Amino acid sequence: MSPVSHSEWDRPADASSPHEGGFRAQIDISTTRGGPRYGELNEELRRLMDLARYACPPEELTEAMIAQVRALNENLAKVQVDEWETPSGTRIDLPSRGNLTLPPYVVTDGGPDGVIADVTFRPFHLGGNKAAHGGHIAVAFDDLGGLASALKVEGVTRTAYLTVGYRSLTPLDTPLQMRTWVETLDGRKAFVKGTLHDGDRLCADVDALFIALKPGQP
Ligand SMILES: CCCCCCCC/C=C\CCCCCCCC(=O)SCCNC(=O)CCNC(=O)[C@H](O)C(C)(C)COP(=O)(O)OP(=O)(O)OC[C@H]1O[C@@H](n2cnc3c(N)ncnc32)[C@H](O)[C@@H]1OP(=O)(O)O
Repeated sequence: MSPVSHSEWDRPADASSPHEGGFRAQIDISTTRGGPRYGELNEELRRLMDLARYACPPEELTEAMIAQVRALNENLAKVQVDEWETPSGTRIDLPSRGNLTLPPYVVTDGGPDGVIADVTFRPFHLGGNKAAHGGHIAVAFDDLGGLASALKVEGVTRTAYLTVGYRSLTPLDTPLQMRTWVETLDGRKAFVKGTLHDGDRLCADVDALFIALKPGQP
């Protein structure tokens, strides 16, 4: 598999790639939006989620922290932009393209033949008994399956269905290997398969259908 060619995706809006409604014929990518420390901000926010998930604060500390988080939120409220302008989801130099809401992954190989990524479910992705929540595993498959289909069809795709098999427990705080690839491409339909491994052990697999969007499709 050849490494992902970023230049193929980095196209501004023009007549053949209109930025209208919810449709983007090409996805704008960036390595600069949000500045050089945006990734560090994301990482601190993930740490906040990790710590908050397992915290049991006394009342006076809860009060102090509400004020602190309110102050943080007020700063974030001052710098709101729309979904097409935010660095989140477009910063290809950062884990999960800078999208804080996704389980952090790093793509190590990707192209029309498929995607390989190291995924780490964080402590805040807890489902129970030290294992990752199944919904978060599905989110990772959705995004990396979406990436594999996008690289195959060279355009935006949308999930039609996604079926996850949970084969064994998925550990937290452990770099895991996720693979996704288009098994069959039939017109606009990209049938995707994928696996999630902890070393040699299969944790989960996926069977999904992604549909390539038509120009102008919302
Ligand atoms: C380091 C790398 C750098 C590279 C940079 C890359 C940039 C990043 C790129 C990428 C990564 C991003 C990744 C994100 C991924 C996340 C994706 C999501 O979560 S999407 C949100 C959830 N999904 C929805 O909300 C869909 C809701 N549903 C719909 O919108 C429609 O139903 C849709 C689009 C799925 C299909 O609708 P229609 O009108 O376009 O098409 P119709 O004609 O209905 O279906 C087309 C064909 O598909 C079949 N089909 C449709 N749905 C099906 C289903 N559920 N099961 C089976 N077949 C289905 C139909 O039977 C038809 O088949 P016949 O052509 O007739 O053979």
